[in-house]
Amino acid sequence: MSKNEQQYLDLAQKVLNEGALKGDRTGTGTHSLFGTQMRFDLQEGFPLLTTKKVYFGLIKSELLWFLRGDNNIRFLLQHNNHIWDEWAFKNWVESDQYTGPDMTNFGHRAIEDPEFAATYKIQKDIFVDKILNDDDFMATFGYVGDVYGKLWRNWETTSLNADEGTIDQVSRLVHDIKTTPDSRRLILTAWNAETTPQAPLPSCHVLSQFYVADGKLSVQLYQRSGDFFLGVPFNIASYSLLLHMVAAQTGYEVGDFVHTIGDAHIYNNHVDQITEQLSRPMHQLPKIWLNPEVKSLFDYTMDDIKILDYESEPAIKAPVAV
Ligand SMILES: Nc1nc(=O)c2c([nH]1)NC[C@@H]1CN(c3ccc(C(=O)N[C@@H](CCC(=O)O)C(=O)O)cc3)CN21
Ligand SMILES: O=c1ccn([C@H]2C[C@H](O)[C@@H](COP(=O)(O)O)O2)c(=O)[nH]1
Repeated sequence: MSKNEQQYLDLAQKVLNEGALKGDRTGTGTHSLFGTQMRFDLQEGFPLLTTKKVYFGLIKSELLWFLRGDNNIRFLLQHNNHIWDEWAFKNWVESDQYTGPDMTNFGHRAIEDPEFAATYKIQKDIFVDKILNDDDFMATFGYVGDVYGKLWRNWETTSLNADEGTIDQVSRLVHDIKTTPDSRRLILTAWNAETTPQAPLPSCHVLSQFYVADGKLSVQLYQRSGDFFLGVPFNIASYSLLLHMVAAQTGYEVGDFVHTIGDAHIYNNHVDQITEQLSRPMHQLPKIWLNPEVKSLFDYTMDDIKILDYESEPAIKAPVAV
């Protein structure tokens, strides 16, 4: 039995039992708890959940996308990763250039109305095709704003570092971990008070802090909002992978991933799915392999990262709240 996975299941049960019934931006409704924490000891195994299948390829390509400093979904689409489509799609259908059928409130309508779902799918496919093949269209509508990748690698500045024009927080972080491992300032922030609130979806994993002790590197994430069934399993695996990669590049063993969530919620239309998940047996956690030949955090490709011995229960489908 995995202590790491048990923490996720216990907290899911607690959100269901004790969570407040709370409305939310998407109009779906949630069970919500405020201020939760899980601690994953990465020496125990890689915390990719086994009580449902979690698609590690999507997690890898999303993290490589962040590390490129990219905030345009074309890279994700090139890797057949569609988890950010809806938020870029909004850029297009809410713009003057969109002349197709009305897409107001497409997230809900696609769940509730099969006829609309078919119309939506056609428009979504057109959108994906144009992002992949039309450079101007991609530059205008493919972005997801001042979030993650952009802020991690290319934080725009006016007065500070005027020569550079941008700040590369990730390179600084790796440098600081190597040169001042005892530092209490090993921070990566993805919230720019000026620009992030205008993004199609303002960053959810807002701030992380790295920490070195006893030859091990740990990280704590503050996530302001956590979709416990769909998003959180991705976030756990993503930060655990980031920690493995940064540890490999700075010469440390991996320690703990501490996951603090502000509003931890289960959407009303995920209750059956998570209840099903809670009834399932666990498998042993998998292991992660990183290509030891890679000499920079920014040089990893999809093939340099592999999950080994991943056995899981089958996937469980659920609609994403837009
Ligand atoms: N409501 C909501 N929840 C999220 O978790 C979330 C957002 N919105 N918006 C931005 C990103 C996108 N993320 C997502 C979006 C979708 C899935 C999802 O549907 N996962 C499915 C597999 C999807 C597939 O195969 O393409 C899963 O079963 O895990 C996961 C994370 C995390 N974020
Ligand atoms: O990495 C992520 C990104 C998003 N989410 C979830 C959390 C919420 O359910 C929505 C965002 O909606 P807000 O109204 O902006 O909080 O997306 C996640 O869990 N993980």
